[in-house]
Amino acid sequence: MKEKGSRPQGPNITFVSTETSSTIDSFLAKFLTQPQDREYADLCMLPELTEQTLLDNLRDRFNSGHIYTYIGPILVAVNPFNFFPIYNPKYARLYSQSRRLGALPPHIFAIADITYHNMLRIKESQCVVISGESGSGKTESTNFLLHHLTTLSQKGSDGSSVEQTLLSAGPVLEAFGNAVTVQNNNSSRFGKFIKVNYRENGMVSGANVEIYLLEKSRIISQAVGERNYHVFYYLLEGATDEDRKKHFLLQPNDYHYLNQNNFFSCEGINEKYEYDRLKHSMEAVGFSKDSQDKIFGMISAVLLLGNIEFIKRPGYHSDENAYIGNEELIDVIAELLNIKAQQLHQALTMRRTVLRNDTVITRYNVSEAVFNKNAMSKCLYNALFHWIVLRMNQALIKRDTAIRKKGYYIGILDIFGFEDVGAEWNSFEQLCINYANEHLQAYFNQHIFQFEQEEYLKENITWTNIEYTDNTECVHLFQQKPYGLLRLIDEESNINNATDQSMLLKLNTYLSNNEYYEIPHKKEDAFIIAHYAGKVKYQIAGFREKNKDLMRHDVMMVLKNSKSAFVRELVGDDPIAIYRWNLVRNTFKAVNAFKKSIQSRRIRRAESVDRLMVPNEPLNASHKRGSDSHLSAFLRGEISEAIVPDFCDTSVFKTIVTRAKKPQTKQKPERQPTLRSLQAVKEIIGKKPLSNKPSSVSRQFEYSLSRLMKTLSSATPYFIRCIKSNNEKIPNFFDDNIILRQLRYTGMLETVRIRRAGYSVRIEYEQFINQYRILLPNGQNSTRKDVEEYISKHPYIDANNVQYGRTKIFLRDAEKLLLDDHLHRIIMQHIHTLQHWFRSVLARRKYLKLRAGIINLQALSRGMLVRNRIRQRMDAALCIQTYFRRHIAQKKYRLIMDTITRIQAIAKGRIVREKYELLKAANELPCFYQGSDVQTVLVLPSSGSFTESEFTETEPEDEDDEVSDEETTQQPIGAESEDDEDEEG
Ligand SMILES: Nc1ncnc2c1ncn2[C@@H]1O[C@H](COP(=O)(O)OP(=O)(O)OP(=O)(O)O)[C@@H](O)[C@H]1O
Repeated sequence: MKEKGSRPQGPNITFVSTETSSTIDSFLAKFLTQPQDREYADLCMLPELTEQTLLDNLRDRFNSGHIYTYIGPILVAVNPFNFFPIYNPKYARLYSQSRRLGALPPHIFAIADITYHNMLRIKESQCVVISGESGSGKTESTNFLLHHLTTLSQKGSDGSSVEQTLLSAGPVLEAFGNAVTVQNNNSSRFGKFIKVNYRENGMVSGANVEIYLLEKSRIISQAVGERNYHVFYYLLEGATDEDRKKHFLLQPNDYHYLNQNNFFSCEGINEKYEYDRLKHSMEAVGFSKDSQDKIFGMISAVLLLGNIEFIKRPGYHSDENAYIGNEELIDVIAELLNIKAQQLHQALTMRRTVLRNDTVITRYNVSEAVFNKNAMSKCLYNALFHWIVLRMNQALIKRDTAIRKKGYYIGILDIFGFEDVGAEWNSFEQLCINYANEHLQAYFNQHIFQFEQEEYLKENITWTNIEYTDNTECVHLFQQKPYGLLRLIDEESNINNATDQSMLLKLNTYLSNNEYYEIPHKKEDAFIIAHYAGKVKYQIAGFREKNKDLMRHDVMMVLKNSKSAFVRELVGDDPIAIYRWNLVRNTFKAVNAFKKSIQSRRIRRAESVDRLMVPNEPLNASHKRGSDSHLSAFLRGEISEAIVPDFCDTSVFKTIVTRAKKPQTKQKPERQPTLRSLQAVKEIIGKKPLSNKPSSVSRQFEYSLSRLMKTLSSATPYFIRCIKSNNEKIPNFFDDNIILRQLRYTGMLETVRIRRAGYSVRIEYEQFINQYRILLPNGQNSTRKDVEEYISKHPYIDANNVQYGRTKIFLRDAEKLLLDDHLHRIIMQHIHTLQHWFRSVLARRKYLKLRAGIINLQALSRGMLVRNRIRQRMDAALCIQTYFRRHIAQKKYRLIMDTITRIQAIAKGRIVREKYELLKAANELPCFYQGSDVQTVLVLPSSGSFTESEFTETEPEDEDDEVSDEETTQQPIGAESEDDEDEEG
């Protein structure tokens, strides 16, 4: 059995242990290799179709762990009461990659996939109708669908807040609207339709949840073996000491509403864990800590209301007067609800009746007081639940949904299963639940049988009719006018002095001739309806009150006077009324402001004229009455039609005026945005519009059901039929009788028969040509004849499985698969060709780029090499030039030096000789010179004489000049130093 505390969390789950992961892998391997020749995955493939073969096939599959089976596009889910590891991300990935139903073994993810991709492909809204009896697995299926749908739309992103909010909304709804029942430990006691809105690109754009008929009687009493709503137990077990004090909490067995069966804890439910989970989910959905406190305070107040005891005390007129036995509770409840204790006390014990101008106050007797108290508890809890859903919808609605941008939705309907809780116990709630199921069965029949067979007839198709149990007459029994079951119940509920017995009498009178209505043989206050799922006996007791479902006016007024805005909001006027009232008030303000501005302009003009005239009456007499006079006149109901703008519907004004006169309808301006968004929420979820008469439960229910049916009929439907494997919730136990009963009343055999015999695929010729134009020889220009010719010549299509109607071609699934396969192959070929071409273009582009790059590189490197070589040569040339120039310079230098030396020698010789001659002449020669010849001392040049040119410096030639310039700039450092050395040398 499922452990509540360890419930799998859909695709986000991660498996850590290797042992677990190997179990998953081996399960996956087994799952993917299901036998083809037995345990048929699609019941339409059964070689022999009987009730027994159907059952055997389901049993064989169930025993192999395959809980899902197809009947064409319908999914049959047999609840195993044991979670198989088939919902982990591996499966989610696997199914999200497969686009065709039937390509992989049956699975709920495949339904999510097909709806999602169909929506995107054919651009139509889709809906999934999940049906089955209580405990058959509808809620779990809804959760799996939602998880997979959010996974699909989150692909490539980390998920929008709407998706997260939507997933968190589930635990909140379950805590407040689910309870332990005999059939199911987590039974939804309300119906819900979840609409996930998508943009055209497949991203979630918003969502909304519509709820149907919360079972209110459960709040005050439960059948044996059943509990009250989960939230009571979660709160009492999970609250901290501080919270306990704040909300005046007791133990579960201290509350009358919880202790009637002494059933407080249920195996597999960990209340503390669930309380924490609930708080987290509430936070994720947008309930602040403060809001949560208010909600839990209200829960405590409801529980304490149940503990109020009434005692009989003799009174003046009768001895049945009710007094409160434990008055201290009144103070506590009053504190929790922020109301005056005395007023609450009076409202619970006294009835105030207004007779003409007199108000008569009488005391209730004990049973009346108890009834009144219980009605208050039920209404408070119901209002709280609706308020929570409304707030959740506010969080789920995105701006673009509110302004209705183009997009589609996938709706999931999880409505309470057919119920028969026993001939003694079936009451008004069961009647409503079973009526809803009748409607759904009729919807299923319509889509699977009626529309199908009607179409064959219309299209002139050869067809033998298949019989099925048509329940439309039973639906008519409920809703026909003027004497349908619901009308009669409503009529009798509105008659003041009517009773349940008079209601039964009326029903018997008007309906006894109807074949679906029966009067019990034994005389008792009950009636029998022959539903599609079997006959159900309903006890009439309590029908009137349950249908009227009214909190007494006195109690309502006390709550409306609460100092807490939250309590006032719960029981207060319809937000739409408040919104309308504000709208009208603003319109009047605008009109009057406009008038005022016109008048003030007139005054200004008049004033300018008045400068010349004497006024004979006070100018502002009429003007002074201004905006307020019109508004207050309107509030008194004396509004003049002349000032009402054309676009206002005056018929609703009366209601609004009445409401405006009530003290609590005064709205603060800052509440406008909330009200506006509430209005948007209400518009989207489609609550019944305001009317003067208080609407009965059956009326509201009928209205929301017909709205639901309208929504469903505007979308492409998919069906999930949930089957309960046994009544005792035993894991993996296939109870033949229980399953056979469900197969019978849901018309499963007929469903398989029609799916097998019928042509599940029907396509208009034009659409066929458009869709398969690639296969047809004449392509888009093909005619019906071309289509017929193509089909008849197709090597694999069996002509017996195809029929040509007036406007459509009818095919069996297999033929459609063949065509699709063929189409797929051809498209794939084209895709491959395109891919080849594209890849070659890409490769060539890459090659050309690479080539250009290489050429560039080559050019660069070649250039570099050449430049290097030139640079080397230049260097070498320079070197040679340098050496050469040095050589020349050296040569020149040496010549000059030699010449200078010689000149110096000559000059020195001459000087010496002159000196000698002089000395000689003066006879002052030193003795060693005397007698010697000076000529022998002097060394003379070989020629013995110098030419003049040898004494003048030769001018350097131009060429030598240039070289010497270059030398200074280009000569290598070594060469310079050599020169220097030479010079030095
Ligand atoms: N696919 C599943 N695999 C394993 N167990 C399942 C599955 N579906 C349902 N169950 C088990 O069956 C129980 C009842 O399922 P669920 O609450 O979805 O029934 P339901 O049809 O919604 O009943 P109700 O109409 O009373 O709300 C679950 O608590 C769970 O233990």
